Amino acid sequence: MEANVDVFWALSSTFAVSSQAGIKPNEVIYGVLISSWAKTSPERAEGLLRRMVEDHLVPNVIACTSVVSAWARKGKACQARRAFEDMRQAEVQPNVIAWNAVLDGYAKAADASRASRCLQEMLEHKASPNAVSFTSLVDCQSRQDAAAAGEWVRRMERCSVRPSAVTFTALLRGYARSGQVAEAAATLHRMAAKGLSLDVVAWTAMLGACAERWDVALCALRQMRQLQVLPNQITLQALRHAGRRATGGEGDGECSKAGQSPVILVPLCFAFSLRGPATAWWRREIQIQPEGSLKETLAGLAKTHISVRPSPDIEDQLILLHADPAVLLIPNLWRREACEQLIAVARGSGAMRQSHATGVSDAEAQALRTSGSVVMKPEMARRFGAERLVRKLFRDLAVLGVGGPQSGYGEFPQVVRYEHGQHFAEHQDAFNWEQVQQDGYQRQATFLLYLNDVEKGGATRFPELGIDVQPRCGQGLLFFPAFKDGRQDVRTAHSAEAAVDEKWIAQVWKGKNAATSSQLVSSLLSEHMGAAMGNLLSECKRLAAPSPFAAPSPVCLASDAAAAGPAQPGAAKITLQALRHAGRRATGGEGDGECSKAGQSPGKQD
Ligand SMILES: O=C(O)CCC(=O)C(=O)O
Ligand SMILES: [Fe+2]
Repeated sequence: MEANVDVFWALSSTFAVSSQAGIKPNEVIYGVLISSWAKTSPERAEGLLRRMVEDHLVPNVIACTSVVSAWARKGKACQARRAFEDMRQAEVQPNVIAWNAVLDGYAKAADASRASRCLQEMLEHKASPNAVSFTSLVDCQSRQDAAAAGEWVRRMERCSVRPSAVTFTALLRGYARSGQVAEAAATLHRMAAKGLSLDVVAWTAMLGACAERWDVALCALRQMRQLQVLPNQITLQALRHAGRRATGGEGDGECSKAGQSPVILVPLCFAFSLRGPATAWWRREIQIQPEGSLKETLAGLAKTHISVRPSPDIEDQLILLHADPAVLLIPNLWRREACEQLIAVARGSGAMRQSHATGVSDAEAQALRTSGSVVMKPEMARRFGAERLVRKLFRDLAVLGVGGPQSGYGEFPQVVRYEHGQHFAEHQDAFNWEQVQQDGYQRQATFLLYLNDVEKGGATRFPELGIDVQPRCGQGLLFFPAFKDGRQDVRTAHSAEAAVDEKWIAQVWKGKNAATSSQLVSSLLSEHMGAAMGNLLSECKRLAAPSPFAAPSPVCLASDAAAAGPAQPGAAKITLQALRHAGRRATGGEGDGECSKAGQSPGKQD
């Protein structure tokens, strides 16, 4: 710092002396002096710039931009704009930093309409506005009109500029100012979905939106606690404010008179897991996307796709990214160490191969899906000591209640690695109808577990739904690629965007057909004998029971038809035979060869 000051004074003196002696300073000396003056005095910096032009020297973009920024920093938006126009007149092409400086000037002067126009101009001039440009506009706009700021965030995304946590937090503050709780909650969700960390600043902004909603504030606190985010002074202020409104008091005195001081409630919230009405509010207000609630979505899902009955603990944590079709996010499902272990197993297995893709030739697959994967079949899992981790993946499906509490397991899990540039182009996870008829099997649920944090690239994108999920270590994603009757739900088309940073996922498909049950039996027998026997029995009962659907649709799956009984007795018989067969094995009946045959689902393992 001292050295810089010395250089500055040395240069200033040289400048003064050489000017007096009639020696013209060159561009470099002008450049350094302009940039230095710009830090304290825009007037002097601009004076020097003019003098430079008078000396027939051409200022460069850095010198001009530092003058524009100098005015903007002082909140003198008009002067910044004028300096910017002078720059253009001098035929110096402004770069994005210069544009941002003008925009920042308007933002500092709280002139949202000029700031918006400026960004619009940037777009028109193809000046490539970046995250800084959009964020400073969103920040300024959100102080006056949070809805308009929200629109700019969407526009930002459409321009393929990724909003950062700062952008979203600015928007959150806007919703907080206007008391728009639901919008603030939806913004928090989008942040989580994009893998941005929800820090204390974001949560405090959320709490700021709860001035009229003490109940929601309490639930927010609970979520903070779950995510281990510690409140700070400002968080407590926001809470105190919400609490005062809640108790109808104006000041602290009133509040404590009402005996409900939020300051006391805060530690209480952290001490107890809040349930009851507050949680219900949280679910309604926070776990909700604008289109509908989690409960409604799950009820609808059971009718149209598959029954999903998460355990109460997990249900509290589910984030609904999209209601119809349902896309659910489960933050913090796995601990980092477990994710790292699974990566290490896959990496060390030496069994990673070019990933396959369903329904296309190998050559086509190579273009469609360029990642590498390893399918964790039981023997493979055993060989690499990954049985516990693979069981954990299956258990996640059970905890999430995919297919109902007693529905058994899915296909063999895969661990997938995307190296720089690798992708999985847009595709359906469900099979096309022809194949479903041929195999009698359809995928009903896709469960993805992100095994590492990915900063750049690699998002799971649902173009039809406008959703991008940025991988975060330990986060689960669940969606449902086929309708109950076996048709693909084409709205769930998705892609893995080209990776920039290395990306690792684990993935399990849960499907449905007669043979799936035998596959289920096989995995139960080989790996999960004890606890799984109960599942097996109820699976038998389920298959023997009449179909819950009075009129199966014409494209109904074999297993639905089988379950329907007399219509297709053969299919049901095969399934039950498979179960019986497996049961014999379980009780020490038959040999390995037969059993592993039963374990081969016609469902693909790729
Ligand atoms: O890697 C992803 O984000 C998506 C993977 C996927 O779509 C799949 O494996 O079917
Ligand atoms: Fe997929």
